[in-house]
Amino acid sequence: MMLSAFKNLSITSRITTPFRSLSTLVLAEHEGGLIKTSSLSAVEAAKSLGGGNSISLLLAGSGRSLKDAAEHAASSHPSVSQVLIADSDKFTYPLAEPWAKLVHLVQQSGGYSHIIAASGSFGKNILPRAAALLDISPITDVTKISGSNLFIRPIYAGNALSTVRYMGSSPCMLSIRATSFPVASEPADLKSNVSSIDKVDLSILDEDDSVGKSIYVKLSSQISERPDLGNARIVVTGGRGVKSAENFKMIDKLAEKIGAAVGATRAAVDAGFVPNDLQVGQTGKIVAPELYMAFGVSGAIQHIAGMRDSKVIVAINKDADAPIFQVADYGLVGDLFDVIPELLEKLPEKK
Ligand SMILES: Cc1cc2nc3c(=O)[nH]c(=O)nc-3n(C[C@H](O)[C@H](O)[C@H](O)COP(=O)(O)OP(=O)(O)OC[C@H]3O[C@@H](n4cnc5c(N)ncnc54)[C@H](O)[C@@H]3O)c2cc1C
Repeated sequence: MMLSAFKNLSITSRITTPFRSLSTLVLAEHEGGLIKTSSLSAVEAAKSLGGGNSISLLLAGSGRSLKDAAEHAASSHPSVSQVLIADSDKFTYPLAEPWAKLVHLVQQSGGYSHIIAASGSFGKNILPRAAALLDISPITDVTKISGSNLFIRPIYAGNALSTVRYMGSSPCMLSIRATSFPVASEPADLKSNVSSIDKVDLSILDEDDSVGKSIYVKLSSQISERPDLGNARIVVTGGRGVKSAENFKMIDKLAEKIGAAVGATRAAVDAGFVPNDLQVGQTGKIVAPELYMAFGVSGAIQHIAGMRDSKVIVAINKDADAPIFQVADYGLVGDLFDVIPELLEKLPEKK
């Protein structure tokens, strides 16, 4: 769809009722002109709120990447009925202040019953501020949706699950764990028609001087050809037992060989073996790959909280009593400095 086909729509005039039965606004993150998989997981979550849910994706940004992302969004998932775009220099970077005002503006005019974002740094940054503006209390880290106001979320670092019934006023705002709402297959292939792309009328925001009190400084990210840690099918994690940044190269090599993403414990990050964007756990990334391999990881609850939903967990630790073995499907009591070289030698080269 060409951008010229976008309708310049004033949302305020489009919707008169403050609340529709079931309608969801998904806050979507995009990069390089593509909607992130975690935002498509948020659409999956919206879908499970119930039948008849009309799902709108809200994108913000500016320039070519927003246009490309909007086109991608329009055909990204069969359940998306509308793509809303906020095109302004204010949204060149995903800062919480303008985004929260945008969510407030779109909600006021759209009267959505639910607002959903994935529980990554994007959603965690925006939702609390938007919730405060809307005077509601968000429900965070939802892993299961049992009804339009009934949600399951982990508590005590994932050691218990709590069922929460939302009794507050609308909208019901949720952050969801992307790993709990996997995107079925290639959603783009499933969608034959494209959704409408409508522009948000930002004239009110343009007059708002309070937008823009924070400034974007820089993005530091690792450029890597490896799969993204949050979505990888295989994750190879090293803990403090790896002992040094130099030794961590073995973990890198193994990951390279089997096409895996690299993860780390907080102890390994704090010791400076790897950067903190590799941290898995309660205060790091939540992962649920098909295979999770942990080397020299003790299995502290804060670490387990980030990987316990992995389909198959393999642990290698020289301490037979290490708690990681309690969650492992396969455990090997051994020295990682013997096991990894052996694996590197015996595993076939990646095709
Ligand atoms: C509020 C809070 C939040 C936290 N968030 C996180 C989080 O998000 N993620 C996280 O990971 N942690 C988190 N932590 C820290 C967590 O409590 C643990 O300290 C950390 O996970 C331990 O990391 P580790 O397993 O690498 O190190 P250790 O607990 O020191 O374990 C190292 C393991 O390596 C084994 N080992 C040593 N040498 C070898 C060898 N040669 N071969 C094989 N095995 C060997 C040892 O037997 C040991 O079991 C958090 C803590 C707090 C208080």
